Amino acid sequence: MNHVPPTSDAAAAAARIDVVNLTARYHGRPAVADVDLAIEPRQVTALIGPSGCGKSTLLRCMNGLHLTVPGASVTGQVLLDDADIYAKDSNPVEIRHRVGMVFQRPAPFPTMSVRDNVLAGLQLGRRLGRGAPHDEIAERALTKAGLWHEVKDRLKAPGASLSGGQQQRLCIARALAVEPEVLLMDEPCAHLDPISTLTIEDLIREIKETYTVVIVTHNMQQAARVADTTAFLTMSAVGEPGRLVEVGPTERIFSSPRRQTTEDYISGKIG
Ligand SMILES: Nc1ncnc2c1ncn2[C@@H]1O[C@H](COP(=O)(O)OP(=O)(O)OP(=O)(O)O)[C@@H](O)[C@H]1O
Repeated sequence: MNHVPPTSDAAAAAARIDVVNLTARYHGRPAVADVDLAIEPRQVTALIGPSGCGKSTLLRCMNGLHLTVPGASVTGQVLLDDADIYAKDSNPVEIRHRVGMVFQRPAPFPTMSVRDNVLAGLQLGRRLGRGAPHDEIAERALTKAGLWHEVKDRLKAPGASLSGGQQQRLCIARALAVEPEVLLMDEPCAHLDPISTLTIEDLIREIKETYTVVIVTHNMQQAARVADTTAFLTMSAVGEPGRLVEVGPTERIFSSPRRQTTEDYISGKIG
């Protein structure tokens, strides 16, 4: 068991997300439509479905990142603990602090040190005052990401000197250093070897004790291993928007799906 330094006073509680009648578009064309989905706190929710059904778009809608894409728009609501992140008075920077994100390709700043990579999100958000306990914050985030013991003697080494799996855990540490309430993960193991993948999956199971986690994955075994709840999306034809077909406890979705399209997808007949 890792020694986790005590959390700071600012440590946040896991939040819930309610996606309500959400349609996300690129240049007016819906990529994912009419989605209603409840994301429960301290659970892992997996988004699965064939390529192009809008999983990543839906994920990016959950912290407003979708609107940073040129030509993108959204209708409907994403309620973060009951407050709509798309309301006029909502603060996008604050939302992205509360709802962090980890991407497919581990992307630490290559020449920046391991330690400074962890602190980068805080520095960008100007949340790190001069008096802040930088080393303690870095240690706490690296410990939560299961990386502290591997890097504690290499904190000044460049981020690029770590292995791919370590770099992805460094990115998770960077996301956790901001003390988010929700962590969105877009195929976080897509470019990792099987051992690094299992390490990240162990980590996901640990962090869900504190955070709300949403993961996009193409790997159904991975969804079955880590997710409490699984949501299946698909589109009726290429070019049509993705829609939510079925959501439920992961075991039920995989053992007795209620919709034929879900069964066809998980049995490999489509997708
Ligand atoms: N930046 C963009 N500009 C225009 N269209 C986009 C953009 N990103 C995604 N799309 C379109 O939106 C639809 C959904 O894409 P998205 O990447 O969300 O699907 P996905 O299910 O995550 O796919 P994959 O599993 O292949 O990653 C697709 O038709 C895609 O072409």
